[in-house]
Amino acid sequence: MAQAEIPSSSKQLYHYIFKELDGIVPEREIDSIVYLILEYVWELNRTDVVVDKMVEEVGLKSIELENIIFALKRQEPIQYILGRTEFYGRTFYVDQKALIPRPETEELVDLVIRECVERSPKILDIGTGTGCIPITIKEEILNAEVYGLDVSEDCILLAEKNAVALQSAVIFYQCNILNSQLPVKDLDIIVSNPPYVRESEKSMMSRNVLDYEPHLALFVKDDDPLVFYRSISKHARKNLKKNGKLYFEINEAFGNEVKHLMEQDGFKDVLVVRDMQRKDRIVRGSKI
Ligand SMILES: C[S@@+](CC[C@H](N)C(=O)[O-])C[C@H]1O[C@@H](n2cnc3c(N)ncnc32)[C@H](O)[C@@H]1O
Repeated sequence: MAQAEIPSSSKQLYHYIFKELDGIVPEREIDSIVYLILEYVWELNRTDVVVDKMVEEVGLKSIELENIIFALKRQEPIQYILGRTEFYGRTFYVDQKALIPRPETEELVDLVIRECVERSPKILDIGTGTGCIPITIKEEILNAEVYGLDVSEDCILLAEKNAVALQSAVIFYQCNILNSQLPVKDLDIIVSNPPYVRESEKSMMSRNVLDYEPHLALFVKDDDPLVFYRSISKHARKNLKKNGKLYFEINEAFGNEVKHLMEQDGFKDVLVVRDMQRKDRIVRGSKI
């Protein structure tokens, strides 16, 4: 990519990058990825492009643009390349040690926020990754006391970095949920998006997920796909207050199984909720 090729009109720059990405990223994502790049490299937004703002010193940033396009060609997710992503209206740091937060998880968080009626609720997120769930809840629910835990030390460091950047007073613990007690008790709400993709589903997944996202965050064994749900449901039964709520994000194939498991563990009003794609995605219930 020769420097002279890069135009300094933002409209032409948009079309230039669009063309470079054609055939590299899925067609429906090109527009949003071009804008993420324009924002990151030249701080240009959609309005700047509409009014065709001129870009100064465009050539100086050409190496940066070249590196981004090169990484996209290797199928690296744009969020890891830029080191950040948006979740529920806030910007979070991301890196390859943690799962990239998904829109389905925004729906999970939104349900927790909408249904929360307690004053000063005490809330724990299990398998926190970037910390996107507890930090968002802390910022959206007045006076909430919020905790997050993860088995991965790298995730805890990243979540703490996000909490500092967003000035959010969430406390994080490193803990293996499958063999430890919960570090906090008497909770009003437990929320979790645990690993839930079966190993056998790998063949249906794209390279940018398989090659770059942490398998620790994604996969469970085919012979025990609900291992995290069983364990977390038991912890929840023990550590939630009466009428406290448990919220799970789930594999769309296991809505009824997770509902049944929670009912057997003594949860009432257990509900399977569909996501915007009309797939079973959330199960929630209250402790009797
Ligand atoms: C699907 S990711 C969810 C990340 C984040 N909460 C989100 O929604 O974007 C699952 C998380 O569970 C963590 N995890 C995996 N095994 C765990 C275990 N045994 N105990 C605690 N956390 C675990 C992973 O490190 C990962 O961050």
